[in-house]
Amino acid sequence: MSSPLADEPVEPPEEGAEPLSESARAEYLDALGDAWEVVDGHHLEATYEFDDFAAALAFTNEIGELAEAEWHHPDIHLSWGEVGVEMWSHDIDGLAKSDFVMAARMDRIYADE
Ligand SMILES: C[C@H](O)[C@H](O)[C@H]1CNC2=NC(N)=NC(=O)C2=N1
Repeated sequence: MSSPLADEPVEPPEEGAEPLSESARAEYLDALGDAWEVVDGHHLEATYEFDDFAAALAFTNEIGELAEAEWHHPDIHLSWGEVGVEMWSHDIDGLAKSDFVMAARMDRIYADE
């Protein structure tokens, strides 16, 4: 069951927008899967587990295609059986709703593996 956030559009923050407040971050985090946490109030982090390197690489490629399609890019750490993801908005050096939408989209891709 993926988060309804995955159905929202990925929209860049308004010009000059501030990062989300703690309460807004908590509200969106609540709507995400358990894989994610907010680190230092600055970015989202998750680690996805796989049977081997090939499966981790395939997932990495899928979320890379999502990032290119939405023009909103995570940091991705690929290792044997594991993909670490960090997600934040570079333009505001913090979290925006679009980061939580991307996280929900990545959860949906993982759930469909
Ligand atoms: C230069 C490029 O347009 C910018 O980096 C775009 C593309 N990808 C992005 N990805 C993320 N995570 N945040 C951004 O602000 C962002 N902006």
